[in-house]
Amino acid sequence: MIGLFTAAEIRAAEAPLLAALPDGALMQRAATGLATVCLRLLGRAHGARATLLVGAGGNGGDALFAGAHLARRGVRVTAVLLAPDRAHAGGRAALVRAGGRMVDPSAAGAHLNRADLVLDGIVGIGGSGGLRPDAVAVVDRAAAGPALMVAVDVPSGVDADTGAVAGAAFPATHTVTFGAVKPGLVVGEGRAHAGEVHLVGIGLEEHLPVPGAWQLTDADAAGRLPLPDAGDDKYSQGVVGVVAGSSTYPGAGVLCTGAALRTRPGLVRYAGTAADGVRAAWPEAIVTDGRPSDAGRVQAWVVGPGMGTDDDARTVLAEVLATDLPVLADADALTLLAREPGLVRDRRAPTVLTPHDGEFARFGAEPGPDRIGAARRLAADLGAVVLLKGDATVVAAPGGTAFVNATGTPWLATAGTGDVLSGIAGALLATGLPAAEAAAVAAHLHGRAGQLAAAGGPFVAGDLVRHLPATINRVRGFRPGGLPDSEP
Ligand SMILES: NC(=O)C1=CN([C@@H]2O[C@H](COP(=O)(O)OP(=O)(O)OC[C@H]3O[C@@H](n4cnc5c(N)ncnc54)[C@H](O)[C@@H]3O)[C@@H](O)[C@H]2O)[C@@H](O)CC1
Ligand SMILES: Nc1ncnc2c1ncn2[C@@H]1O[C@H](COP(=O)(O)OP(=O)(O)O)[C@@H](O)[C@H]1O
Ligand SMILES: [K+]
Repeated sequence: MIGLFTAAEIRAAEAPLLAALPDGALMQRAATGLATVCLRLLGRAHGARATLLVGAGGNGGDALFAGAHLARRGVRVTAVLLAPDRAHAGGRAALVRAGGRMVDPSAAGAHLNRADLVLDGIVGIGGSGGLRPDAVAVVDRAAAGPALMVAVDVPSGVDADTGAVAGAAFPATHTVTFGAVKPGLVVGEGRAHAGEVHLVGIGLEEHLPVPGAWQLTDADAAGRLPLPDAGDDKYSQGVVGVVAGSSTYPGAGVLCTGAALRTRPGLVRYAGTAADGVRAAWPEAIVTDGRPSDAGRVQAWVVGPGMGTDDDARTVLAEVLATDLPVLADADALTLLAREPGLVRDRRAPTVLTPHDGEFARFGAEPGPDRIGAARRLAADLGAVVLLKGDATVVAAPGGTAFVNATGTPWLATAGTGDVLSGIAGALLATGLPAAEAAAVAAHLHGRAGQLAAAGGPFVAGDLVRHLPATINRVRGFRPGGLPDSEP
């Protein structure tokens, strides 16, 4: 798993190293790694042009020292000093020694128009709030030019802990981050601003605490998927019960049942008023048009997609929640639970709630820009795992542990894909995985299935179900590592 660390955790981990190492050694490690990634991205040194945007703190120091490395390799480097009297003195001297130049923001335009690479060293983990107006003008100019946009540690203007952007932030195509991945690079608005994330080690590893948030890799997901063995029968790795769809909306029942079957094809039982549609689509499922209690024994329930919000739906939901089994509640079940949250709070067995933003807001507050924080608050309030859907889906457990999903594609924004996610997660819950892990692995597989399906062009939710077996195979075979690379 890839740990996600807050700025405070990183600063605390840096402290013993800063005390033990010679002055500036940590910054040299960061700058050397940064320059290495920049050269790789540029693909050449001689003839290339780099413009550094340099702020007042250590982040600008990184950019200046990296710029000196690039200049020594033959890159034409110009630093734009946004706070000329406070820019890192050692970094400025190093850049000048290496043959780089320094200019005022008023002269930045001509350089930014011709740059192959722009390095954002305006502000790092010491930042607060969005870009200041003087920086906005320079960053807009850079973004309008042809350069690769590379953020140093964190795109300036992005909150490293939450991914919130208050105002404007540097739109990076790549972010070279030091010591550990920050949550703000992979969630919320920060995710889109960070582009591809490159992690450069600076020796913090042994000083970092156990993180409160994680990203799963393919290997992590694969390790949590059970393989049937010789001793198994159709019951032994978890039977899923599905209550979804209705006579008016059979599709949700069909998609959810199909996704559960395609994830863990032991046995799926369906109970509900879309029984005819489900039976026709999935002869493998055991189907009743009666109540959940008529369905037979299961190890986990999925309840909610397309089932309606009338009195009958409420009765069925309460019946499922009254069991001592893990329950995943989605869609219409969330609408009902927002009215009666006691139904979840009173449970002892695990519950997973899978809201999109609109469903989340029905519980009392919009998710807002801090999506991990929002999911954690609702999870703690209800005593349930909350999976908050989005381009980076967040899973939070009531105790605070969180996962940020690393897979997916905007092509998933199509009707019915949420029903598929519910089916996948239900199948994983039935295998006995801890609820937060089941939700996180489900989001990972769902996103990978979307990526695989999108390779063939636009797809619909049913295509996602069809891609699940190949997705599971691919996840098992993929090399570990959700992030593209890691510099020594
Ligand atoms: N401590 C260390 O030795 C190391 C620090 N490193 C780098 O140093 C950074 C942290 O350095 P600092 O603590 O000096 O902090 P920063 O360089 O992140 O920012 C601090 C400065 O930026 C100003 N500022 C805050 N918000 C701003 C905004 N929105 N717009 C413009 N200016 C803003 C502050 O007034 C302050 O002067 C890291 O992100 C990393 O890039 C790395 O070199 C690794 C080692
Ligand atoms: N822009 C996006 N990028 C990546 N994934 C997305 C995006 N928009 C939506 N998704 C994913 O698509 C799914 C949509 O689920 P949901 O809103 O419940 O749809 P439905 O109710 O139609 O099934 C979620 O898993 C969500 O994370
Ligand atoms: K930065």
